[in-house]
Amino acid sequence: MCDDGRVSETTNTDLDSCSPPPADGWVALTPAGRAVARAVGHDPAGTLLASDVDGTLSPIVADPTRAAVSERARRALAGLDGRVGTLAVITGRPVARAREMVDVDRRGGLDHLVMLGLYGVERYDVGTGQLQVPEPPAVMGQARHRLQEAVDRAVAADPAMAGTMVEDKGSAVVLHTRRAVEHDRALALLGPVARDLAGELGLAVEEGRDVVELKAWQTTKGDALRRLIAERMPSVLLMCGDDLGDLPAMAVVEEWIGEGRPGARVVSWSAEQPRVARSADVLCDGPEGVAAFLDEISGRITESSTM
Ligand SMILES: O=P(O)(O)OC[C@H]1O[C@H](O[C@H]2O[C@H](CO)[C@@H](O)[C@H](O)[C@H]2O)[C@H](O)[C@@H](O)[C@@H]1O
Repeated sequence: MCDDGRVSETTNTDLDSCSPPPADGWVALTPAGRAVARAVGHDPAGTLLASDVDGTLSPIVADPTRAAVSERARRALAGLDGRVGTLAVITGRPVARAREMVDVDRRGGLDHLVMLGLYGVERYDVGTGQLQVPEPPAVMGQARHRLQEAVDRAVAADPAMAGTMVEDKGSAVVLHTRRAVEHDRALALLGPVARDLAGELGLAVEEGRDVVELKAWQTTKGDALRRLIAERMPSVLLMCGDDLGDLPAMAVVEEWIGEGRPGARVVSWSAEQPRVARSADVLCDGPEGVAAFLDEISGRITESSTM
């Protein structure tokens, strides 16, 4: 594991020489990461804990329609619900899909969860049932149609592209290459096509694990997290994530820690995104490791309340 002496207060620049986190576990890499569980224990009501969904609470699978938050991660989230001041998910998924993935409607236990979808464009408060979902702009129909045409053409010309798909999220459309026969080649060929289309139609681009997303709005997870901070005024701040789309929110936490406040960037480790792991205060072994870390936080709250 990383030597404490080799990490700075907020940035672990030497991660490449470190081992991945322990199987199904987690490791604190920075002073901020090492101090955060105790800080939550001291002030659970002042804690804002936000998490991404895909790759962080939900294991990565080839078909995005089949992804779901793991049983263990859901239990760990529920263990924090109503015990930390703010529990939130901030996801690239639309809230309608995130509600299914986290299973908030059929099962109880997440009654205080705030769900920010499409990188903060959509919002659903489980407690109040309040839902904010803006209408997709008309241009998204054109984006979906043009991207699908490009995928169909590529598949017809090259069987190695077969399996590439377009995910329709209303205010965003996504080029998905994970299921392609040769997914790296599919991303290399169709990624630039998707980016050019975004430029032509005035859409924002979000890059991710085997995906290129075209979004109607520029809003990032950093914007979403800043808004939630302004609303809830926390004293302790944690963001869990695994992908490039989580980096703007991680930057908000880095700034927070840089101002001397308690917090942590909790990264769900994946060899697919080493750049994200480099910003970790706490590095977890995928969604199982994140769940283990959330359990640790819960345990600290219990410990503090019985002292
Ligand atoms: O913000 P997130 O909750 O992490 O959502 C980001 C993207 O997640 C989904 O794609 C990712 O998960 C898929 C299912 O495991 C996987 O097949 C894909 O390769 C991953 O990138 C989702 O499909 C995208 O729309 C989201 O943007």
